[in-house]
Amino acid sequence: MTLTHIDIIQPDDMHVHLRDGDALNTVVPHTARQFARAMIMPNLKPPVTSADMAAAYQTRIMAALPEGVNFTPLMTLYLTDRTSPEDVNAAFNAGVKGFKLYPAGATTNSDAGVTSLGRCSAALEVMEALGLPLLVHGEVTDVDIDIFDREAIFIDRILIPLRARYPKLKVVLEHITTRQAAEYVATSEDGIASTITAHHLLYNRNAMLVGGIRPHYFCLPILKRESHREALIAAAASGNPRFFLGTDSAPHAQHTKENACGCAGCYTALHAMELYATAFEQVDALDKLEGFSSVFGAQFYGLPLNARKIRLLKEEWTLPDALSFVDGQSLVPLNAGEAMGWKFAGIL
Ligand SMILES: NC(=O)N[C@@H](CC(=O)O)C(=O)O
Ligand SMILES: [Zn+2]
Ligand SMILES: [Zn+2]
Repeated sequence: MTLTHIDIIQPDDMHVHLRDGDALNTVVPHTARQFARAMIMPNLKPPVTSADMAAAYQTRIMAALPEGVNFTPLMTLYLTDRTSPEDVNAAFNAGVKGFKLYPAGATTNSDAGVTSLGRCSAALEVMEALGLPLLVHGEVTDVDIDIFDREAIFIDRILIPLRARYPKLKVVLEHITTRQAAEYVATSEDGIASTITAHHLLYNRNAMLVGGIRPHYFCLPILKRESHREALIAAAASGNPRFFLGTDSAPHAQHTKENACGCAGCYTALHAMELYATAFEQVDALDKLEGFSSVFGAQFYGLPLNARKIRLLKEEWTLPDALSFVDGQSLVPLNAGEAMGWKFAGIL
C-alpha cells in the first residue's frame, strides 16, 4: 500500500523569529498556518526585555494574524546582565514562557546579550525556583574558538557548570547542531531538552559550500559535517521526549543574505512541516513525527496538547523563488524554487 498522507496532532514551533513591524504581515501567516502555538524569540532591536514589552509585542503579532486563524504566540524575554529578580517574577506572573540566553555577540541581534552568566545569578535563582525555563543559544563567542566547535565547547565550558550550579533550572538547548549536543541532552540529568531545526536534520555543511557558496543555508549555529546531521536525526527520530521541534525560521531580506557579509538565518516557516516530514521519512520514522512535533514540546512547557489535527499529503509542489517582504524587498525561503515531496494540506 502506498502512503498518501499522514494526520498528526497540530504541531507547535518551539523556536521561531517573527521580527516586528511590517515583517509580521509576511511571516505571521506562515507560522500560524501550520502551527497552533509558537515560542517567539525576543531578539528584536531593541530586545524584548520586560513583561510589558512582551505583552505589547504579542498584541502586534496578533494584529498580523489573518482572520479566522487560531494561533497563540508564546512569549519569551531576552536575558541581559541587568535582568533583575523583579523582572523574572513579573514575567512569570504575566505568562511569559522563558528567558532567552544569548551570549553577547553570538548571533543576530545579540549585542545586548549576556557578557557573563555570573551577572545573572539573582535572576537565574528566581527562574529556578519558579520553574521558568532558560532557553539557550549554545555557542561560545571567544575569537579563538573555531566556529564549528563553538557549540560543543559551550556545553563543556558554560552549560555543564551552569546546570551544576542551578540543578533544578529547566533548560532548553536551542537549535542543536552537533553529536555532542545530542549526546549531552540524551544522557544528562533531568530538566534539559532541546529543539532541532528541519534544516539541521536535512543538510550538512556541503549544502552550504559545495559548488558555490549558498547564503540561504547560512545560519547559526552553522551547519556541521554529515556525522553530526546523522546524530541529530537519530535523536529526533528516537522518540526521546527531550528532543522536540523548533524551526528557528529566521527571516532576513534577500539583499542582506546575498551579500558580502550575509546575515545568519534560514526562512522555513512556509514549508516547515514538509521539511520535517521529509527528514523523518528518510529514516523511516514517520511514526515518530507526531511526538517530536506536537507532544514533547508541549509537555516540557506544561501546556495542553492541541485539540486539532493537521494533514500532510505525499504530494509534490514547488516552492516560490521569493516572497514579497517589507518595503518592496524580497524574502527567499530555504529551498526556493525546489520541489517538495510533502505538502501541508491544512487543519482537519
Ligand atoms: N539562527 C540564526 O541564524 N539566526 C537567528 C538568531 C538565532 O537563532 O541564533 C536570527 O534571529 O536571525
Ligand atoms: Zn540562536
Ligand atoms: Zn533562533
